[in-house]
Amino acid sequence: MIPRVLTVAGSDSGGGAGVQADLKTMLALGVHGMSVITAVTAQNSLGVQGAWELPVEAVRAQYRSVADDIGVQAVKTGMLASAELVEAVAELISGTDAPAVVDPVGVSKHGDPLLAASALDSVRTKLLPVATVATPNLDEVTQLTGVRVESEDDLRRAAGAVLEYGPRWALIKGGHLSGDALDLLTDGSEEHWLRAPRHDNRHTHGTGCTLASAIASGLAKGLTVPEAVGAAKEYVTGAIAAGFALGAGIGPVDHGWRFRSAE
Ligand SMILES: Nc1ncnc2c1ncn2[C@@H]1O[C@H](COP(=O)(O)OP(=O)(O)O)[C@@H](O)[C@H]1O
Ligand SMILES: Cc1ncc(COP(=O)(O)O)c(N)n1
Repeated sequence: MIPRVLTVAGSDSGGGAGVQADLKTMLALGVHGMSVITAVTAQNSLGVQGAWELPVEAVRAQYRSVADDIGVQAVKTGMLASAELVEAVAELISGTDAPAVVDPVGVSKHGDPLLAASALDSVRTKLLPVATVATPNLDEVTQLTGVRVESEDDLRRAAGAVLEYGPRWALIKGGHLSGDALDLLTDGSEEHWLRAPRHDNRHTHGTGCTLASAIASGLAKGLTVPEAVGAAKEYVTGAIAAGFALGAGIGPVDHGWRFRSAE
């Protein structure tokens, strides 16, 4: 049976990030994508113009509908908006055996908040402990742990600080540093450095969502965490290289780059 992957995230009306990026990634990687929507954003290439959370009850009901009938081989979480939603989602994840990729989304590429400041503590103490892989970017790492990352050595310190909250693996994304796009994956004993050439392309809307969904897709197919992260890094790097202009601001990565290169 086709592997089934569930994203628990916010909707991006512009189609480049959030649930829309997740489902496109899942299609491109050959798994069946499903969604639990936590919030709806009015969003485009220029920023986030509005955001509305769903009631916790609606989030729980979507999750139960999918888990009880269709079944889930891996979960990915993205925008969770509030402490209440973070805690509800952490509880749902702790009740499943499926691996969970937690992207602790804090702000959009334009700096618009996607998580209330009052929810940070719930992310640290409730959500990170149930994660198989946590994938913070550099701003999220600083917000969650206080560690500032300016060099490759700092990536190791940041990963150690994230692991203290209990995820099995930490993937610290160095995408916002200069030089190569270097990420560090570690479980505290193994270290895997993932290096890709930096593409000088401003159309990077959706990179983090795409990477986390690609990891979840790999895990659902039965890959190990290092294998899934390696394959996901290759997919997101190609998607960034092919990112394209849409609207007047930051365009999306190209989730369909592999289909297009095969045309
Ligand atoms: N310009 C770029 N060229 C190549 N890879 C990049 C670039 N920007 C980010 N990445 C990679 O994209 C992935 C997502 O990272 P990042 O953009 O930091 O996440 P987020 O969207 O959460 O801020 C990481 O693997 C990172 O190294
Ligand atoms: C609904 C939603 N979720 C997440 C992001 C983060 O996007 P990115 O992947 O570019 O960090 C976003 N802009 N909107």
